[in-house]
Amino acid sequence: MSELRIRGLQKSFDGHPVLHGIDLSVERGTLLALLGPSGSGKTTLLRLLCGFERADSGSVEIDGRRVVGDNLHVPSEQRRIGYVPQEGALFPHLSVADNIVFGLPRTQRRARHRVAELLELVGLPANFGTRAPQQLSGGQQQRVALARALAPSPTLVMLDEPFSSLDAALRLETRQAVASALAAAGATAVLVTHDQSEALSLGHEVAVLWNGRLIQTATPETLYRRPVTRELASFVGEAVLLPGVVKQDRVDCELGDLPLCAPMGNGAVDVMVRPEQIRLLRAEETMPNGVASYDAIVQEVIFQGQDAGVALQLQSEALTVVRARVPGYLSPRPGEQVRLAVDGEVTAYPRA
Ligand SMILES: Nc1ncnc2c1ncn2[C@@H]1O[C@H](COP(=O)(O)OP(=O)(O)OP(=O)(O)O)[C@@H](O)[C@H]1O
Repeated sequence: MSELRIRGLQKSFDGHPVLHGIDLSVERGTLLALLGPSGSGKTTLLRLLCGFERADSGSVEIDGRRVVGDNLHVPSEQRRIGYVPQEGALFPHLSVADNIVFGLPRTQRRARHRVAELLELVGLPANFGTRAPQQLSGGQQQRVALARALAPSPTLVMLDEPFSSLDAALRLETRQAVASALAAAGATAVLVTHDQSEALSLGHEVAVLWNGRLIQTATPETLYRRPVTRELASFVGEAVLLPGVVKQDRVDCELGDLPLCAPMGNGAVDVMVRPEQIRLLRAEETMPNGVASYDAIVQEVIFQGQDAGVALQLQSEALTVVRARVPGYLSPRPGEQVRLAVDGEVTAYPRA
């Protein structure tokens, strides 16, 4: 059953449409990542769902109860939504424990065992309850903000770019702690982010907002393998785009005759290959029978430790340059002569 059901949601600011008829359902216990570039309307959608802003038209149901509809705008405090903002926004004059119980009815605020349970859920020691928020790291503060949002057992948890103020190492650790806590609580959650790796790694499903429209809702694997547009392909990862021709479930391009992820009509296309699908072979290596390989010269290598980005010039007539991503320990040197071959299936977009 859907915990969240959005139908035809529209919003304009000063006559300028920001959300164009959003339809979206989130199933119970699912973490949906709402991904989109800056200005695509993510925050506006989140604010409409939380009730901080009024919709122009459309409807929203939370746990089967309509909270937005014709002449209906249920106030935020009656929507049973837990909200985690960008920066924890904990009350500095209250202890961690008092912050966590803040949203509970007065009669339940004394139930300190609930504080210990929630701290454990977000992976923090129970004795943190007596600390002031300033005595915690940014990541720990975000975990407390999640504990506070979960305290009243909300139907839905909304997280608005909750890791954006954290540095890289803390971000990874906090992401995992938050994802585990949400899963352990069985929470239904919407996580707003413009960070594709965050959306792909945390979301059970990812909904992509683009210029105020939801253009794709899919599992992370499907979104990465079969993004619906070329622009989205480049937004959710690196993409190599090459002209090609589709013939019977395969596509012919400068990198060979490749299998398609999904069938499509014959004709001229742009083929999308992910850089990690391009395998490099040293001069002495041979390909298994029947797998085509192509000569190339290494133009540039950007070594990043665990992997490396490699620009390769194909030794074809067009001297096309493609980018591969290889494990760092296999990183070649600029000027090296290599051969390359493509692994796996590819996606293609019809040419207008
Ligand atoms: N209160 C407002 N009044 C006028 N325009 C607004 C208002 N809030 C948002 N907008 C406009 O709506 C569009 C979408 O903004 P929104 O903040 O929802 O995008 P976003 O995807 O969350 O972006 P970011 O990732 O940068 O936060 C932008 O063009 C923004 O300028």
